[in-house]
Amino acid sequence: MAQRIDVKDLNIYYGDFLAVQDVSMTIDPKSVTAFIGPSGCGKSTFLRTLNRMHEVIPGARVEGTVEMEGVDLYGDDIDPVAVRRNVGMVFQRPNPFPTMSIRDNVLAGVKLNNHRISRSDADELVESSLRGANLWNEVKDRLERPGSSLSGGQQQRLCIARAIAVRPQVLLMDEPCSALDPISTLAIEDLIGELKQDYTIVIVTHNMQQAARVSDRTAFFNIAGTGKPGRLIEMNETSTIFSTPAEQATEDYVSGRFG
Ligand SMILES: Nc1ncnc2c1ncn2[C@@H]1O[C@H](COP(=O)(O)OP(=O)(O)OP(=O)(O)O)[C@@H](O)[C@H]1O
Repeated sequence: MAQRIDVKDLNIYYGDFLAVQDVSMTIDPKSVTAFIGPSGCGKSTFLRTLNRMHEVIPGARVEGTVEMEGVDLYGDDIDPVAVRRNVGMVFQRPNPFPTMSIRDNVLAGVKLNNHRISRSDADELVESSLRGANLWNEVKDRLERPGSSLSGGQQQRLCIARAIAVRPQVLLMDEPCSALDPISTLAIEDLIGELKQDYTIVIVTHNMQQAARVSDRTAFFNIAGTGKPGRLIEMNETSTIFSTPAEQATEDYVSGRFG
């Protein structure tokens, strides 16, 4: 199910503003890739180009290519909605539909895609998605309760269940633990470790320990100053980035000497 992503010479704009310049990288299938770097260097912006969410902002556009298994996501004949189905996203703040039941939250993406499914298929999908998100045991007896009845960490796992219910190939996570307590954070980190057996996962995190714990490869982005574009400084095995990075700026950032 997982897919390899090849980004080539990507420039990312908001109107005339070049927010991220000249990124090329390869993201391996069935692995976890972490994006780290100081605020404003374009991690989230770059992440959103991987499922064409960037362009929903008026004036936002890209130059260059993002290939998934060799197919350019920005090709003329590519439907952005299909791309977003294939490349799921989990956001910083858990955002289940609050009044919708837990069950319907899991099925929300599937229903949005106009897939008609039988009651028994839906039951199976709800169970497998909630199991996949390590939430089933906690909610199996209250599937009709609203999404808002869950704790923050449970809500985030519900959002992950909703994302995987549409059977994407890639999961993008934009600081998925930043609104969670340490125990819920560990639960999500464990889950990420399990999900990578099936999915290609890309995670933006401000938490260096988290990047070190969950990712196989790490990409460090940096920015030369306000108004300047963010750039990819280096990308390598996570252990290398945290022990013997090639660039001084990376060393300064990961050792906390930044700025
Ligand atoms: N909707 C937008 N319109 C215009 N500029 C934007 C928009 N979103 C982000 N930017 C700009 O793009 C640049 C990169 O922002 P982005 O949020 O991607 O950085 P980031 O590395 O994810 O930051 P943080 O770690 O603080 O979340 C910044 O200069 C930001 O001000």
